[in-house]
Amino acid sequence: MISLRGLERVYRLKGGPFYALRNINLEIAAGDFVSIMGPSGSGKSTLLHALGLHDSAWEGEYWFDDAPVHKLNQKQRFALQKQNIGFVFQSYHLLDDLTVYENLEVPLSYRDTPRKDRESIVCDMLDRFRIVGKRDLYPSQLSGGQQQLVGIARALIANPRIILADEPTGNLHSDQGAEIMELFKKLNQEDGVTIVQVTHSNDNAAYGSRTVRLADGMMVG
Ligand SMILES: Nc1ncnc2c1ncn2[C@@H]1O[C@H](COP(=O)(O)OP(=O)(O)OP(=O)(O)O)[C@@H](O)[C@H]1O
Repeated sequence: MISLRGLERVYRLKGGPFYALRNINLEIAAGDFVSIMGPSGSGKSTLLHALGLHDSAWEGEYWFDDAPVHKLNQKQRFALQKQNIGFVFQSYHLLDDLTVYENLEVPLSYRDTPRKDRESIVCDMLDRFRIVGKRDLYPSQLSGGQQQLVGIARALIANPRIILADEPTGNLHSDQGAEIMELFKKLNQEDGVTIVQVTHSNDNAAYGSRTVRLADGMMVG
């Protein structure tokens, strides 16, 4: 599904180039559940942002299915992203001036889901995450954990083929966290959704099928 060949992310700093990612060669097959681990500053989030096409300032080759992403323009990359990728990023905030309901509707409008179908899909999701009572509240009226749940619901709502998650259980209580990991496992095993998560937690990594380890921007295992 994804193939990175010699991917590099270089920051040109006064003191010389800094390689946040260096010569990354990574294959992610459809149906994989990959955990990215490594010390702070090793390039995990940088890799996830490159995979998610949030960042395009990398060099090297990135293939998505048969598409050479490295040759696509920004508009084509955005189209690829919205058709395929769901994000659960801690720093990827909910839209503050939209309600929970409206936040969940956004990815459906991106995917051109007919307006008449959206309400039942959003309501199903609210139900599944047990946040029906919060549907008309704004993000600022939710706890951190509840915001995280809405963020995850939003990532899942448009049935992405791949989910990219940065510390997906970071703001959650351990039982809520386990619930989210179980949900990821189910999506992966039953629905074939490909998952790539960044995590510091061995417990979370154990839900995945393999681990990619980074150190100083390089893959070390
Ligand atoms: N705009 C920037 N300019 C210079 N260096 C940067 C910039 N953004 C990130 N970096 C560097 O890239 C490296 C990788 O950062 P990244 O956020 O990917 O690490 P990480 O492994 O996700 O860390 P953490 O576990 O702490 O979140 C870090 O050393 C960071 O300082």
